[in-house]
Amino acid sequence: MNRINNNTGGIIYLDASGGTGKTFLIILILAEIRAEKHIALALPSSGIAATLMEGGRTAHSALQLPLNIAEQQLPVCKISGTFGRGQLLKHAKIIIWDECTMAHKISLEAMDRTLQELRKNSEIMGGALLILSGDFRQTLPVIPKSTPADEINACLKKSHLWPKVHILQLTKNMRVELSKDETAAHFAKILLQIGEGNGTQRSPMISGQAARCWRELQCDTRKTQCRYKTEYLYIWS
Ligand SMILES: Nc1ncnc2c1ncn2[C@@H]1O[C@H](COP(=O)(O)OP(=O)(O)OP(=O)(O)O)[C@@H](O)[C@H]1O
Repeated sequence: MNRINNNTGGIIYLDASGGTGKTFLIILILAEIRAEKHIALALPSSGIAATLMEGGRTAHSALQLPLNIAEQQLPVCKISGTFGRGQLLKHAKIIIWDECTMAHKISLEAMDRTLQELRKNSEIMGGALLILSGDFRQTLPVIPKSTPADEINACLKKSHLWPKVHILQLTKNMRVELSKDETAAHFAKILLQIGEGNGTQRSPMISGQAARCWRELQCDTRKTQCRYKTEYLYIWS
């Protein structure tokens, strides 16, 4: 919240596994900023996630991202600064992109270029604060007829913007904590194991694929984590 109040722009990635309270926290942040009559935009990757947030619109719709974005050299969002959408992006205090792990890295780069142009500011994201949230153990970008390597290459972590991202973590599974249900705890544990590639014997295929993707993506995370180690905020631990 300090960063929001001080108008410090940049990108924050809220790294949190399923059930740790990403959506809960995003809804709180949106409400807090809107209560002060500022503009807070919620742009999740999927329509389902958009229905969970007040005023949520999918990132593709709100940013008018080209459908064939991966085939373009330097794509930008098809938004003019003079009309509604452009004005919103220009004056937004904060932009939140939930389920960001599904997004192609080129979408983030297109958003960066567009915001710099709209806000007439050459800083990252045109000086706006972007909060990415998601879990790389969940869905990665869908690339038609691709190999695991293509998917990893399309991930946000492979973007040239990623080294500038400040990572925060949520670690306590609130869904399990609140339900006090042992089967929910067991299910959450198995999900984490599969996501991290230490899958169960019942799902060797899933765990094999996940293991490759997770190991590859972890290498990048560790580098970034070292950089920001002292700034880490373990909110729930
Ligand atoms: N700080 C909190 N206090 C009370 N309840 C919380 C808190 N954080 C999360 N919850 C509750 O825990 C449950 C899971 O939270 P939420 O749906 O936000 O998690 P998530 O990280 O978005 O999960 P997923 O990745 O599966 O979508 C929800 O019922 C939510 O209301």
